[in-house]
Formats: sequence, C-alpha cells, structure tokens
Amino acid sequence: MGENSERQWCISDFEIGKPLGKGKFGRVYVARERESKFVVALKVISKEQLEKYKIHHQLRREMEIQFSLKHPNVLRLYGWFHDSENVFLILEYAHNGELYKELSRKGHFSEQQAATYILSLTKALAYCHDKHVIHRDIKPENLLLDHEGRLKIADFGWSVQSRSKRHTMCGTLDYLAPEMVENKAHDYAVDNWTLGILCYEFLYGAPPFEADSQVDTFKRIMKVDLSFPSTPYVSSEAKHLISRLLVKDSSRRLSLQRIMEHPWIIKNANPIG
Ligand SMILES: Nc1ncnc(NCCc2cnc(NC(=O)Nc3cccc(C(F)(F)F)c3)s2)c1Br
Repeated sequence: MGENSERQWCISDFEIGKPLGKGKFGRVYVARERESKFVVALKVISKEQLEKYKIHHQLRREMEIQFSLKHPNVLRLYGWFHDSENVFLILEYAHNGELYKELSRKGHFSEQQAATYILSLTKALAYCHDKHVIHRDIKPENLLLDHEGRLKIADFGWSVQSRSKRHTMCGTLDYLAPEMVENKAHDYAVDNWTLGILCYEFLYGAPPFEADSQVDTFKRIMKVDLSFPSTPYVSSEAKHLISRLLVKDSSRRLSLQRIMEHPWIIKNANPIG
C-alpha cells in the first residue's frame, strides 16, 4: 500500500471487520482493502471532535511525522482519507494487539521478554530522535505487538518535530545559551526517562511512582522516590539500568546508545525482537 501520494482512498475500498479498540477521539477497526486483500487497521476520527478540541493541526503534524517514519518497531501509517463526518487513518495492523493487555494478563514479563521489548523501543526511539521526532507519550497503551510478537510504537498524536532541528540545520549552536541546548537535551531525554518507567513496569507489573492520587504520584516523580521490591526474578543489572534512566537531571540519563550496550540488555534481549 503506497503513501498518500499514490491514490485517493475511500471507505468503500475497504471491508470493515471487528472493532480493535476504542482510542481517544475514535474507534479502530480491522479492515481489508478489497482489491489487494491487504489487512490494515482503520482509525476513524470524528471531524466534530477535531473541531471541538481544535486539534486538526496536531493530527496533520502526526501524519507528516508518521509518513516520514519507516522502522520495524514503529507502526506504519500507510495513508489517510476523509468523508463528511470522519478522518480515516490507514494503519499497519498489529495482529497481537496492545502490549498492556499482555502485561496485565501475565502480571509481569520475564527479564528476557522485558529486555527484548526495551531494546526494540530503544532502537525505535534512536531512529525517531535521529529524525528529530520525540514521541513524548510512550506508554503501554501506545505499544502494540505484531503477528510475531514484535513491539511497535504507535499513536504519534502527541509527538513533536523537535525545535532543535532548526538550530542544528543552521549550525549556529555556538551562539545558543546553555539552557537552550539543555532544553534540546531535555526534550529528547523525556523518552529516555519513560524507558526507565517502562522497564520497571515490565518487570514489576506496575510503574515505579504509582500512588493513590495524582498529587502523590507527582511528588514521588519529583523526588524520584524509586524503590525495588525484593524479588528473585529481577537481577541487579536490571535495577542498575532503571536507576541510570530515572535520573532527575535529564542530561545525566543513560543515552539510547548506552542502553543498547548495557549488560542487562546484552545478556537478556533477543536482538531480532
Ligand atoms: N491492533 C491494532 N493495530 C493497529 N492499530 C491499532 N490501534 C490504533 C493505533 C494508532 C496508531 N496511530 C494512531 N493515531 C491516532 O490515533 N492519532 C490521533 C487520533 C485522534 C486525534 C489526534 C490528534 F489530533 F490529537 F493528533 C491524533 S492510533 C490496533 Br488496537
């Protein structure tokens, strides 16, 4: 299925199948393109909602971003179309659905499974960051699994093309005040922090700063109030990696490259996960 440049799609080009889930602003269905029999996921977004929340520019930005991303661990956006009521996103179909459902079913993942998912995520984020894209909303709900159980980052509805691209393009970093550069690092490093959160959640079944109220969670995050329940099935290397990501000072978080080289990843991750 080519990009949007190829042909204009319409709803009658597809046979609509079972609903896959109720996402924000709309539902997702399995669908099959009639001619090619190619199976996709079709996200239906109501124009009324887009108008009501004034987010059509955000959707346009997401589509520009997603059209430029082609990576085995990033869910593809093949094209889009609209009719009087809705905008439709033609997405890669992830046959094994949402990762958080597998996590809640299993309780927690093995170190091998967790490390494989973290490695896939790290590779996908390294690719996105190379293209100056910051996802900013990495959470289990936005992680999908394809028919081989391979992780796919989805839903760039909240991602941004980072501002730093303009600076690096004109090569005048020399004149940028430290806080501007720091801001650049800070922006990118939010995804590194999230990798630490996810690594913890994959191994323990719950995120590290969970609390009964939003305020308490906020306090725990700001304090980096991190503790590891003593369990035999989480190695000290795993705890070391998490501790090197959940660092308040964003410039001191382990880089994506160093995550890929971390002993816990090397020892436990399936490299073609
Ligand atoms: N098994 C599956 N296989 C494939 N896909 C599945 N679910 C869809 C995952 C998505 C990928 N991309 C998305 N993008 C948006 O939703 N974007 C969006 C939507 C509304 C408003 C906005 C905005 F206006 F706020 F930006 C942005 S949802 C499932 Br379950």
